[in-house]
Amino acid sequence: QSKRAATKTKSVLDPDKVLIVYLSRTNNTKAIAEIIHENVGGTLVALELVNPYPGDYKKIVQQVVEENETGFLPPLKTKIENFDRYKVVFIGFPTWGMQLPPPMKSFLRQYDLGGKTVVPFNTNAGYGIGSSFDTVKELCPGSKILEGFSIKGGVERDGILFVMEGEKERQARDGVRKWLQKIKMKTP
Ligand SMILES: Cc1cc2nc3c(=O)[nH]c(=O)nc-3n(C[C@H](O)[C@H](O)[C@H](O)COP(=O)(O)O)c2cc1C
Repeated sequence: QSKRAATKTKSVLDPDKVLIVYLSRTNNTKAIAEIIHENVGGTLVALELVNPYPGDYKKIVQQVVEENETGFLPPLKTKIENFDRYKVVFIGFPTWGMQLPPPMKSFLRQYDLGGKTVVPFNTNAGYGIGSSFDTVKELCPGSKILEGFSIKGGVERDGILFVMEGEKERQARDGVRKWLQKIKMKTP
């Protein structure tokens, strides 16, 4: 009985080799990152910027449009120690302007993920992942990229910020668990 229970929650991964990096403004992607972390363990890291984005929604939307147009890569305050030791890197981000957010582009440009397994996950306002997962593939040519996970999060435009609580959180927990099993990052 106890052995079965132990197997049930067992990750197939060596937690020392797992990194979970995420970008999150209103904490929805952070909640998914934490659920992944509960399931597979590893090191959980939030991406922080040297120059944080404006709090005002219209201003950040405009800034991201400009950064996407110019290809600007915002410098990261976050530094990841011993990056070489990680074999599996989960990367989480919201959809911004139907694209991969510039800070995650910075991360993928700055760190060499060649030879590693990369696993994307995402929250969005209901319009989906846009081109974000494709951009991850482009920026990680030497990586093995597994099927990603995406779920509807907040709708900041309409004043809906954090939603990962109550029934929604249970749904997310269920969805993440099934996905991790499907991609064989967790035993059934
Ligand atoms: C600058 C900006 C741009 C966004 N663009 C989109 C978009 O193109 N499509 C979409 O579905 N949601 C978009 N959203 C909504 C977020 O993807 C959604 O609220 C997400 O759950 C936020 O994740 P977070 O709580 O981890 O920050 C945008 C939000 C921001 C702040």
